[in-house]
Amino acid sequence: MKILAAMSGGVDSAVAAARAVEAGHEVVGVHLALSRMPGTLRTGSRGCCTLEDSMDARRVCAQLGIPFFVWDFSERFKEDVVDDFIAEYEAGRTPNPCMRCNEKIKFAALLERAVSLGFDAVVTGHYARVITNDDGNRELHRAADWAKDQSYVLGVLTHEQLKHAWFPLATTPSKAEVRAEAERRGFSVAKKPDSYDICFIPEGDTRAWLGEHIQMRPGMIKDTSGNVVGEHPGAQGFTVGQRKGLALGTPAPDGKPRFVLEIRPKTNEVIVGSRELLSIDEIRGIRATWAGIPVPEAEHFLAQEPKLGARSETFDVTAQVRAHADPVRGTAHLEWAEDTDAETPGKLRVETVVRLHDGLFGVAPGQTMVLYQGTRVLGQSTIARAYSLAREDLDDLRENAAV
Ligand SMILES: Nc1ncnc2c1ncn2[C@@H]1O[C@H](COP(=O)(O)OP(=O)(O)OP(=O)(O)O)[C@@H](O)[C@H]1O
Repeated sequence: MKILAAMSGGVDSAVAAARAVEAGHEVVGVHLALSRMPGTLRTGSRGCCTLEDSMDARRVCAQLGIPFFVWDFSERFKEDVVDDFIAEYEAGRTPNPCMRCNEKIKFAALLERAVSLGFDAVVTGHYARVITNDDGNRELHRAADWAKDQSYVLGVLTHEQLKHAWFPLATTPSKAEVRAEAERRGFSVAKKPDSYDICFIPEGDTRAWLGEHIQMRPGMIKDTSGNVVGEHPGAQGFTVGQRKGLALGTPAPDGKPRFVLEIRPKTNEVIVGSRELLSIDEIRGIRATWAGIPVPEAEHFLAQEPKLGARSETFDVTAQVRAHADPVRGTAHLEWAEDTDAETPGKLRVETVVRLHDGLFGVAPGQTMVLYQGTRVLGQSTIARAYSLAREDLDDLRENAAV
């Protein structure tokens, strides 16, 4: 096969590319230049956008004896990942830029170009398994090493994309083995540290970075009864569930610590309350994508005419709401609901509704909910709302808090 190896300059993609070469494929290495200012990013450190990374990738390809190219995707990365990240925070949500990058850059822009150039598959150093089931369909599964498993950030991949994705590290028992293999192969990147969470944020200080990119305005911090309990330098710098950095002068009347419950960009307010008020047991996701063939319950439902309130049969899932969060068990269904983001009233959208068996704390709108059955990824959706059915009056309290 003709394989394009996506080379970050890190140890994982180096070993993944080496395995593709060893398996006898015709491999070409490509490093994506994602930053418009590569020289300014984490020099001497580790991201996926530095000049140093591109040099490391080049060296590995030279050692493997394969061609190497740098493709400049910085414009698309800025538009599809960085600008979206800023817009989501501006709207008071908490996005996952790595998923967005997988969706728009690595398995869209890169994959499309690779396929149009005649490549059969793109190889990356992600830890996740793609298997072909008995019906000949592709399925995405968790990696053998659950500690390194990256199936969550790949939850955005569609069946078509999975047909062209190859993750050679899928079955490697541990990252330590990958490093040992890199050492044996003589790769200079064998001991290179793992990448940071968000490659375009130097030093990893998201709040400071947002402060430079969003016009922050000071505003009020309120409790759920609408009382002003403090001031903030800009609502968009906060995340639901956050406790640190609130700088509330006086303690709460009940003496309990207060957490961010909600961010209201329109009124520039941050609503705070006790930890119990962060507990949720139902999540509604929008803009779902399905990794492969969806469950029969979803497939049957999606084939029917849209009707407000119509629901699919339920199906058992485990839901994961953050890259490093534990998956939690629940029951899911799809539902036609009013699209509250639409400009024209009455527009409908499909929502993925998950009722959790044990509940969760501090789930923010904008986060991605990936649904699994066992080790298999079913698909993902963006969290629009997360709430407690057992505490239905909370929404009313929050509404009143703005008055
Ligand atoms: N700038 C880039 N150019 C090409 N491919 C990339 C780039 N950044 C990431 N990738 C691909 O996506 C995979 C996962 O990226 P991630 O940022 O999660 O790095 P990682 O798990 O630390 O892997 P690595 O050790 O290869 O950097 C990489 O293994 C690589 O195949």
